[in-house]
Order: sequence, then C-alpha cells, then structure tokens
Amino acid sequence: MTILIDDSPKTTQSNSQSPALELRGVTRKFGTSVAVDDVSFTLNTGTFLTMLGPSGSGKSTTLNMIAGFLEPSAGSILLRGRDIVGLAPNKRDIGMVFQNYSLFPHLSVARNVAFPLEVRGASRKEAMKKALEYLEIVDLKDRAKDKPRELSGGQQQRVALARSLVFGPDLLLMDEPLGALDRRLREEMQVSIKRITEQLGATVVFVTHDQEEALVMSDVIAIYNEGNIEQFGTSQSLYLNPASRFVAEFIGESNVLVGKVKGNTLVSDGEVFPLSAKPGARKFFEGSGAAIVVRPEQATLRCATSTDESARVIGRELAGTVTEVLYMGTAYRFFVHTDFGFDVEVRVRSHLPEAATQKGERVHVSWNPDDIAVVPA
Ligand SMILES: Nc1ncnc2c1ncn2[C@@H]1O[C@H](COP(=O)(O)OP(=O)(O)OP(=O)(O)O)[C@@H](O)[C@H]1O
Repeated sequence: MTILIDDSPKTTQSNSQSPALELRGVTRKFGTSVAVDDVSFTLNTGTFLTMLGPSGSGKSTTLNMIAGFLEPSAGSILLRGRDIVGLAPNKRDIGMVFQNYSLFPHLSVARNVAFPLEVRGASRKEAMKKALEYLEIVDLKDRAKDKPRELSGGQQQRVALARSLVFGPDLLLMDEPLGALDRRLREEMQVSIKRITEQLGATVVFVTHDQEEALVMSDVIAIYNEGNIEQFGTSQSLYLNPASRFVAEFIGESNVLVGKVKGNTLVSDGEVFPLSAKPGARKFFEGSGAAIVVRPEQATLRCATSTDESARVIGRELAGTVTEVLYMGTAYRFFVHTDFGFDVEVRVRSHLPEAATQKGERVHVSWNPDDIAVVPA
C-alpha cells in the first residue's frame, strides 16, 4: 500500500517548529451568554484530540472557530504558529469531515476525492492520481468509478475522510462524523479512522458525545463543561486520575462516595475510609469536602461467612447484599446495596470464583485506597 504524506510547500507562511494548533484564551459570546470561556490548549503534530462533553458545553463552537465559520470574541488561534483569526475558512489549510458526508452526488468517488486538489490548481490527471492513492489508503480504490449513493454510509464516510486529507491539510476537524452510523459500523469506523490518521501523521480535532469512542480513539481528550475545559489529558490519565467529580462521572462508570477529609481518611456518615498514603497522592485540606471514586473493576467482592462481624463497615470492607447480576461475556457486573447505604457496582472477570456469586447473597465489598482517585466534592 502506498502511503502519501504531503510534503509540498504550503502556500502560507508557517513555522515547522511550532505546535500544530494552539488556542490562547479563546472566548465566544452570543449576546450576553458565553458559549466558550477562555479556552487554551496546545496540540502537537500528529496528535488526535477529542472534545467530549454534554450537549451545549461549547465543543462545536470551539471547532467552528478553529474552522473559521465563527470568529472568537477574544483570544487567538494559531495554526503552525500563525494566527488564523480573521482568515477565511478556505485559506486555513484545514480538512473537515461532518456527520452528513457532504459528498457531491453527481461526481464519481474518485472525482470527489480529487476535487480539493483541482480547486488548489492541480491538473485533472495529477489530482486523479493522488485521489486513487488516497482511495487505496481508505480501502476503496475498487469503488473509484461509483457514485457516492452506491456506497454504504461507512464507505461514504471513508470517501469524505480521503477527500479531507488528500491535500495534506495542517489539521483535520471532525464533528460527530460517526453519529449517523449504527453501533457496529461505528466501531469499525473508529478503528479505520484511527489507523488512517495515524498512518498519515494527521493532527486531528474530533468532537463526540460518546465517551467510549473518545477513550478508544484519542491521544488526548478535552472534557468540556459549560464552556470551559474541565480537564485536558490522555485517556488513561482522565480515567485513572479525574480532576473533578464531573470528569469522573463523565468518563467511564464510577462509584462516588462523598465525605469530609480528616487526617488521611474520608469520613462519611460516621464511617472512616482510609485514603492513599502513597507519595504523590492528592492532598486535601482538613475538613474539606471530597469524594472517593471507585471504578467497578477497582472494587472487589467476597461472599460473607458466618464468622464475619455484623457491622456495616469492617476495616476496609462494606457489608451488603447483591441486588442485581448482569453477565457481560468476559465479566459480570454485580450491583450491591451496602448496609451503609452506598450502592456499589463491582465488575468481576468471569473466570474468577467470585463470579459465581448470586443475586440476594450477602457479600463484602472493598477496594485498595492506593488504586482509586479522590476528587473535590
Ligand atoms: N449561533 C448561535 N447563536 C446563539 N447561541 C449559540 C449559537 N451557537 C451555539 N450557541 C450556544 O452556545 C452554547 C454552546 O453550543 P455548542 O453547539 O458549542 O455546544 P456543543 O457542546 O457542541 O453541543 P452539542 O454536542 O449539542 O452540539 C449553547 O448554549 C448554544 O445554545
């Protein structure tokens, strides 16, 4: 397979030492309401960034400012070190893919992909040659002569991807590109997009509502909340070390136990839960509100025995009753109502003996304080 990396000189001045994209204090107001509030981040070349957050949190507004469809009310946007605020969208060297593909129905697949090159002055022959090379990268070379309507949704989206990358843009923007596809196709496309953008070394800004999609695809994730970026980091760091309760609850499943910090413990409803004493563990002021975040796979389960004490919390263990069991193939999900009142989900790999625990059984749930995150409440 031929892999093409566009090394043609760019038409506008840029600095190859600069980050691919930098936002500095970018704000966008609509009337008196602030849609994006003082957002700053830096993205290195070849990085895949996903903007993730609830509806109305400012993701699309940020993307539209980068694309040039909206201007910021304040701040600057630098593409390879040059400020692009005020520059027309078609002068920004940015590729774009949207949910509705926006392919030209009357042009063949190959002519669709060749189009951005022809607009930039390439001859029909040159443009078609390169279009076929990009169609090979997205595994659609054999469909070059077809019209877009003859292709499936996933295939059309791969044509749109080839078209957005064929001219070697500095940046690729994707706004919910998989939103129209069913779950299976969506998962296949996640893998294809990741493979293709990695092969081409593309810098990508991707918007989605889907947290699993964000975890699978991204090098870095920006979690949006009410116009602000609540946390910016790798998938792993967001999952294992969420900065806030909002992030913990937005990314992955979590059991959240709220209390007050006392020494190196969290006190909740009169019970004392140890916090990690590891060097580097997050420190909180005495008496401040905090929450323990236990991921379902970080909690463990054991069946109660007749010699167990009858207290609701014994050392690190919480006594409780299994209220629901769900089989997931490789794991079981146990929902436990603890006597303390805290409802905990515990995930147990199917091959472990604890996986045989039944609904209604008395159990003890625990976790290692060194494994779990603690966030401000
Ligand atoms: N053209 C506009 N005029 C007025 N308000 C707008 C406009 N565009 C966006 N907004 C407002 O800005 C805020 C952020 O919207 P934005 O579309 O960026 O959110 P989002 O996170 O992309 O949401 P979604 O995931 O639903 O697309 C919302 O309160 C929205 O109503």
